[in-house]
Amino acid sequence: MSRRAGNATATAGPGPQEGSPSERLLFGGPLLHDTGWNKHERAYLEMSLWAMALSLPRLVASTVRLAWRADRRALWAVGCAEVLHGVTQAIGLVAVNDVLGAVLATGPIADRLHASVPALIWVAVTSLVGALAMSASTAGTGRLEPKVERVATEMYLERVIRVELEAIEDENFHRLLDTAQYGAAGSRRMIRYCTAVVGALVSFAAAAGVLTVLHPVLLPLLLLMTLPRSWAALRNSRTRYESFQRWAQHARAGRLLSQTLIRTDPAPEIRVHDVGPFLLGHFRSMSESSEAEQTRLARSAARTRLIASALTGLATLVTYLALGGLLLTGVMALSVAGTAVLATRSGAASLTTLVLQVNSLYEEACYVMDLERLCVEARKRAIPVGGLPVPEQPRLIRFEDVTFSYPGDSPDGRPALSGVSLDIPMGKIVALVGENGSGKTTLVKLLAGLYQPGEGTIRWDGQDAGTLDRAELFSRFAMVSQDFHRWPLTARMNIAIGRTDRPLEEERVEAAARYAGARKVVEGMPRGWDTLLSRGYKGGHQISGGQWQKLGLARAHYRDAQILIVDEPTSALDARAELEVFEQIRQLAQAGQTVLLITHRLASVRDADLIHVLENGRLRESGTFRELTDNPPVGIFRDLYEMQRRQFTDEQSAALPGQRKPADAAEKSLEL
Ligand SMILES: Nc1ncnc2c1ncn2[C@@H]1O[C@H](COP(=O)(O)OP(=O)(O)OP(=O)(O)O)[C@@H](O)[C@H]1O
Repeated sequence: MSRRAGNATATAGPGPQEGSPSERLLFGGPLLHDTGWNKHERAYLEMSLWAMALSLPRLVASTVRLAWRADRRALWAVGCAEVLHGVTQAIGLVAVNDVLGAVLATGPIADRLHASVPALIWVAVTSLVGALAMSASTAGTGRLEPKVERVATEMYLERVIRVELEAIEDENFHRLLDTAQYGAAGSRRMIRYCTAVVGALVSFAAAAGVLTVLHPVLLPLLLLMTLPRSWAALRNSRTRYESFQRWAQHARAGRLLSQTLIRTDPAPEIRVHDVGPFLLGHFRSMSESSEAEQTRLARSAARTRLIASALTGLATLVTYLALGGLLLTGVMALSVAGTAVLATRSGAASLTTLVLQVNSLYEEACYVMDLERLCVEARKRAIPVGGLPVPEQPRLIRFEDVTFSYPGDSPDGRPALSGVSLDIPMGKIVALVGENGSGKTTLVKLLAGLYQPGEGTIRWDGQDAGTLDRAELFSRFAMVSQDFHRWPLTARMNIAIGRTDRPLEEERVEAAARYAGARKVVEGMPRGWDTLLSRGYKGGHQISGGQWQKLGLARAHYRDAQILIVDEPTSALDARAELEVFEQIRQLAQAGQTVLLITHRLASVRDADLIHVLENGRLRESGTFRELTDNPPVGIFRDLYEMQRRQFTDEQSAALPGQRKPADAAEKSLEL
């Protein structure tokens, strides 16, 4: 199959189970979700109408609680206004009945009109009060809705930031995150629907009360009229929600493609490699798959509505025939029949509104359920709060037979770390070296408490790290990882974000920048410290990878933590900057700071107090630079080091006659 964009849409797609060609080519398989996030989700979709009706009050109650938290005054205002509106409708109907009674009575027309005036005044007053109540409700709802959405969004984000890293990386949890984010907007809309439901309920109760008084048979007939529409609306919303669940990841992948095309960081590659038309073609192809699903939903909804309309017509006919029968048999007077027609029309209208609103409420409730489910799941997977205090000035961190596997299957079935036992003495430079994928980053993530060992123990002065207060543990670390975050914020914040639990201190920001050699970088920016480091925003500025790395180092320094983890700190730095960084690391250690250094430049670990060498997730060698290179004479470290050294000396000997030998700086770097 050609992989050009043009063919992305032309290829006839197989069924959704196999995934479209775009899904298979770009994402390795179908993105449609079949089995449900867990059994609860499935159970919810398979709920009977009755069970669903029973669950609705609980969901409404949770939204009302949210509204109460968001703005209780607005909630009161909306509730009272809706009830008042319903009451005015009921009184209005009774007043209309009186007007008809007076007008259709016997006697001169002037007298009859005169007799109807008080009731007419009631009709006018109730209409006016009803209109005022409606506008008060609209104003209150408008105030309440955004606040409810904000409270729900905060609830969502609060839970998310407290879960274990492992949960964030888990595909199933991520899918729940995807769908639950609609719960906040769902809560907002639920407020509107709740309000409408209260209004429709009171209006319906008014009409139903009047109808029951006029004749008891009219009420069941009214209910019969609205039954088909309720069924149709409910069926359609369930189908829509089920489809939403199935297509959530597909939709995210489609958004990913379109977003990639407008982001600044991939923009150069998209242009030079001409990836744009390719991605656009697959975006179109993925969109066409979801459009086909939308068409299927629309067809199914149209069919259901058609059946419902036919049944409603039939029920309406039965109702009016019954009314005619009552009139013909003299059971009901003409004036009463007039009111009955009005009450039936008004009752049917409010019942239809009620059903539609309850249905919309149900649909939104499904999304709010996702949010609730996320909260439950996030609570289960939250980082534990509390624990034993971390030793104030620990002397030794020890890994005892630590094994760790990432969730899911690893391709070769081996853990990322197996049976690792090693020491990290405090106040020293400890280097972790090893080939790509040997487990160095995993080890420091375990050390920092981001993951928990599957087997074995990490001990701080003998104390099991699993029992220690995690928040306190995190506070002991500063980290410059390979993929440290480039915050799309100002230069100042990019450093100060290293320590947000204290007020920002300009002098410390300056000092951290000086330390990491980032002062010159900032001076060269158009607005200095206030320069926004994100292209695409007003005044946004772009800096180079090495300049970012200096800011990252400054951030870690600003954090001022007991243990500094530097994972490939100099990969993007020039030779001079690299030398400076290693010199600073050395100074830090002299000042008593613990530095955990991960690097592939083996000459740079010459000064480390202890070097641990990892291979395939196992600890293979430990010792000082001298011990590892001299004794034993053959080892992994020595081999790797020799390989790098040879490469360097080969480069030297390859220099052209008369040309200077490679930069002094590079030589020094090797000597470090
Ligand atoms: N988040 C993750 N989820 C699943 N597997 C992972 C994850 N991170 C790393 N791995 C796997 O764990 C193993 C060790 O990875 P790790 O990143 O610790 O190696 P490393 O020594 O730091 O490598 P490098 O020198 O390339 O940075 C690798 O096989 C990798 O594929």
